[in-house]
Amino acid sequence: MTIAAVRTTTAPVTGEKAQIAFSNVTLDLGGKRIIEDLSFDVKPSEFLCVIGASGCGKTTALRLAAGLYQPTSGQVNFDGAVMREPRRDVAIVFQDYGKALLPWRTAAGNVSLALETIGMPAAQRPARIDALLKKVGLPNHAGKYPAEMSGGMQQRLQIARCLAQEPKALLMDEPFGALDAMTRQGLQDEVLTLLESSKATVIFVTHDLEEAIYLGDRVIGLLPHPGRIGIELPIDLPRPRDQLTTRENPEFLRLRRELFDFIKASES
Ligand SMILES: Nc1ncnc2c1ncn2[C@@H]1O[C@H](COP(=O)(O)OP(=O)(O)OP(=O)(O)O)[C@@H](O)[C@H]1O
Repeated sequence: MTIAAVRTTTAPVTGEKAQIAFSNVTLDLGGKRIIEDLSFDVKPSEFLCVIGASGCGKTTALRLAAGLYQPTSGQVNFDGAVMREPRRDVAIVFQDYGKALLPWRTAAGNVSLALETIGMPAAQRPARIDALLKKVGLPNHAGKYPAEMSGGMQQRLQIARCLAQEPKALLMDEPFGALDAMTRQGLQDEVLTLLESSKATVIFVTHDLEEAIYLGDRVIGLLPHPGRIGIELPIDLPRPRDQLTTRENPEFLRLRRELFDFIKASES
């Protein structure tokens, strides 16, 4: 895999049609208001990061985007259609890769499952599985079971399985939260590189402010109780991003300070 991140897509042009649109979304769960009047758009191929203090509703917002929850009022649209249930062209990458993968299937078997789901004929699957495992840096691990793989490898496998669906959108919930710093940075770059060819739209939830700035075209921060937008920052850092030079860029440091102050204020 490459070292520098190769994602050249720039922030979307204002007025471009939204792929994912939250319109005045409110959600009550168990008699409690979790999300209130949440409105935002995500443009095709945009990389939107969502940050916020623990419990502010980031995962819940992602579940709404996935069609796993229905709003109490307002609506979530995908390509102009109301999101009433999960769709095959919207894939979810979870933090808990251990639970997302089938332990009794090999790496190839786990990717195959997604290909079976989209109805790819059996004869075409081996070549596609090889290509996907190669893409995520696991070309020699097709026969391994998840338990035989490191955390970073399992997360790569989960990403390969999601890409097998050829999704229009990837919803990622703290996908690298359980990984060590070096593995995490490597995977950040790999995801940016993969998206360069897949052009999928991304909503990426993270606690890590630097990760959000490094990856995103835009960052939104949620305020808690109930979850609502408190800050929205376009990230105009040049692409391709680079783990050293991007993070040293004065604009990166300014954005980090702004998000840090936001989180601190939202927790007090
Ligand atoms: N099914 C549910 N029923 C009732 N309350 C819920 C339910 N799911 C989530 N909540 C509450 O909604 C709030 C937001 O939860 P959510 O998991 O979306 O936050 P988060 O920002 O992702 O948190 P974290 O950063 O800690 O993962 C929390 O107060 C949580 O307890």
